[in-house]
Amino acid sequence: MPEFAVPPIDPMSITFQPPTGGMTPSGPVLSRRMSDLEGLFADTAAWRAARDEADPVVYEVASSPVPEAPGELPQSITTIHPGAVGGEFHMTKGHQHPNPQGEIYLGLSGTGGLLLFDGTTPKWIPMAPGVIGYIPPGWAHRSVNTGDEPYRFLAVYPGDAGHDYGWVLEHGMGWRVLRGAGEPRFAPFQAEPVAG
Ligand SMILES: O=P(O)(O)OC[C@H]1O[C@H](O)[C@H](O)[C@@H](O)[C@@H]1O
Repeated sequence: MPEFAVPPIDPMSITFQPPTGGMTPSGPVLSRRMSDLEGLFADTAAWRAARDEADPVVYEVASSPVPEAPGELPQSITTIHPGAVGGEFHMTKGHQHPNPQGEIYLGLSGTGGLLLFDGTTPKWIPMAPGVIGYIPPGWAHRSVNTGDEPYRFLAVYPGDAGHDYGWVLEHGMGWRVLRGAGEPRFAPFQAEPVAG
């Protein structure tokens, strides 16, 4: 399993591999299956059925060797596979940066969106190849695949921003992003998942 480089690191060129969404040279590669996403989809029964039937990989995160360390700017490429659970599109867990710092996303392929929530107001940035999404400090963020093919984006973030997943479980993300007629549909986030 490739690992992060240890600072100080030399200037480097990193090549994006379009067929796989990987990077060369590579850092850690993370795979999140349906079973890793407990408590995130509103329809608990649909989530459980998807987990028990095939437990598919919902998304993968390929990191470059640039480490999550103060002063560094790590990068990752996330690929979210298409699909929905109870009508709610496949998505990342979502997190808040415990050390409030910004982040930049660049759409590489497919169609999706960036759902942001500051605890009061949800915002949606539609993402497509070539679109840069900016996440300001203090905004929790989740990515959603709203299309029929893999949605892939590059993320660049401060190495000491951190990942707080508990914040999203506690506060929600303001909206849920559901399959609509052509366009995604937004529903209010329920603090308590639908029992199933
Ligand atoms: O960490 P998640 O909410 O599961 O999102 C998946 C990934 O999305 C982006 O690539 C972020 O920069 C990563 O830090 C994050 O790990």
